[in-house]
Amino acid sequence: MVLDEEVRARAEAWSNAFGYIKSTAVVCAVELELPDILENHGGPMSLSQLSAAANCPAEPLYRLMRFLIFHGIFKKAQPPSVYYAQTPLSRFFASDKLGAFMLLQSTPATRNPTGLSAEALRNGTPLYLRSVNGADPWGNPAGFGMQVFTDAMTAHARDTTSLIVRNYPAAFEGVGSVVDVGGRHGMALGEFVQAFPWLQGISFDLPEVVAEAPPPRPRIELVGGSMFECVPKADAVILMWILHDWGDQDCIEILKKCKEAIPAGTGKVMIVDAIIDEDDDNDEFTGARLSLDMIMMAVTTKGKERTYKEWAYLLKEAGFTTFKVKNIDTVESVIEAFP
Ligand SMILES: C[S@@+](CC[C@H](N)C(=O)[O-])C[C@H]1O[C@@H](n2cnc3c(N)ncnc32)[C@H](O)[C@@H]1O
Ligand SMILES: O=c1cc(-c2ccc(O)cc2)oc2c(O)c(O)ccc12
Repeated sequence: MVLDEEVRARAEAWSNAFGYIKSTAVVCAVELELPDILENHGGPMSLSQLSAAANCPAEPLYRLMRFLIFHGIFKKAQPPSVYYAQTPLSRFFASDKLGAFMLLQSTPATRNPTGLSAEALRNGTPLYLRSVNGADPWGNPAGFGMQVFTDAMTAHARDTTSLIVRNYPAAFEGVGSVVDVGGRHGMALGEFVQAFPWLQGISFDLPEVVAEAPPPRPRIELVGGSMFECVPKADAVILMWILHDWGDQDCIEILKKCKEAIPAGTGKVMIVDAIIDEDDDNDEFTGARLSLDMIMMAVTTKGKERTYKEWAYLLKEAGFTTFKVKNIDTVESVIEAFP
């Protein structure tokens, strides 16, 4: 190994050893609500202003911000005096964006999963939380409250639906009714019915999840049940971040139930999930998709992110004749499957 290469490799090794610190520090900033505070202030803030607003002493806050500025999360507004400002990146960590999803990543159940360990890789592992207390992880998560999971999924749904509305509105042309399977408290549908005023929606989720939901927005009905038994009928079915939680046989069962719910000639199933292409270095989201695959390995029994070929296999086995893919400039794509 030449010297330069060795220096680079040593620096990279240290970065890997400390890799978790960066996301831990971002979580700390989210918990202190720094992105929200700066956003609501409407401009750069001094250390003492930020310290007062976040109810955090200036000295540790200064060190945290120094670290986060180094990593491009926040920026200094007027160097060399200490004024802090948002960046496009820190805006994504506000509570109405991906901040809540960041908090889910910091829970011990997500951070310290039994599924991503040497023992689990050698021997297989049951779904993490089932192995902990027999609970259903999505309806009754252990180790963190249901609200943390719901908030994280709401943050995710808000971000992804806004991209579908912006980048693929044609998906809803000619669609009068839609059922969002695993729609949790109806956040995604809320955004869709607002964007497409002709749309009626059913948000369908486990009964215990629906029971906790606040009253739905107009033109949305919340229905409890299981997608393995029967899916409410509609012109189109949405499956957003559902199939990656499950193994192939379960996915085929779910897809068959969704196919039964739509009209044979005109209906469609819209899958909003990642498509893995590990050789595509030009796609900014390849790393995030592969990280999501690690999370699926960690917290589910057989869930995984899938390649195009793997999606094609599932859809064929479930009886769909054709499908098409739309890139929406995020981790997931929209895969539309037709009976
Ligand atoms: C990862 S979350 C996805 C939530 C939302 N679609 C999103 O994209 O943010 C998976 C959802 O599937 C729901 N779910 C799990 N098993 C289900 C079942 N058998 N029938 C209906 N929904 C189910 C969970 O309660 C949870 O809300
Ligand atoms: O990012 C996640 C995390 C989970 C998760 C974490 C810890 C648990 O004990 C259970 C679940 O689940 C997720 C999930 O089901 C999903 O579809 C996307 C992301 C995550």
